[in-house]
Amino acid sequence: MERFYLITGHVAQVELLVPQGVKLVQLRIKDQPKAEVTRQIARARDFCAVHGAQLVVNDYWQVALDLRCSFVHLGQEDMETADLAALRRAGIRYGLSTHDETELDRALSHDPTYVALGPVFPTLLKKMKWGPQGLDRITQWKAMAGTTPLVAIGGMTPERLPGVFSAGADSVAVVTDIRTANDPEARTREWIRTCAI
Ligand SMILES: Cc1ncc(COP(=O)(O)OP(=O)(O)O)c(N)n1
Ligand SMILES: Cc1ncsc1CCOP(=O)(O)O
Ligand SMILES: [Mg+2]
Repeated sequence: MERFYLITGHVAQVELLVPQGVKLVQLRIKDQPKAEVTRQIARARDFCAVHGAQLVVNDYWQVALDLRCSFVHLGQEDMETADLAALRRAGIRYGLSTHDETELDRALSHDPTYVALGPVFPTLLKKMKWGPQGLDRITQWKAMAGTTPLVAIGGMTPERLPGVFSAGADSVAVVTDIRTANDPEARTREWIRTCAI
């Protein structure tokens, strides 16, 4: 699995950052009307196809189905309503969020393309009911996930990558560190360089 997993909140960021060399990018749109969500996902799908990047659609699994996208990310609440069988029939891969052992067992029972563990470090992105999980938890998750790739998320920075990969993560997902960087393009290149080590 790609070691660098970029998460952006708008298709304009996909268009800015994918050309820096990003191969795995999630479009995580919140609080927008359905028509705008659909427009952005369609544009990101086409842009990623041209640039050889894998688009992951967050939350909007039905839109992903309708627009023939190939990968979605679902949280535990999203899984309540998502039709995983329909996604599988359509050949759409899915990654699933996990925060505790019960969620991990549940996620693995759906044979996901990856499981994500977070927040590993404190995150500023959103209020969460789970505190920081820490690096040992990555090692524990890796052992329990078996051959299913593990994505670590939450408070990630380039400086933290060596420890996170050493602990057992296959991939690291990031939102805030790149979104708030003075120069998001340069920061993205730094992430790509560091993930390659
Ligand atoms: C790679 C990755 N991991 C976790 C999440 C979080 O998903 P979810 O719990 O559904 O929360 P929202 O992102 O929808 O607020 C993710 N999006 N991507
Ligand atoms: C959505 C989400 N799920 C677990 S941690 C997290 C936020 C991660 O983002 P950031 O890189 O901004 O801390
Ligand atoms: Mg979600």
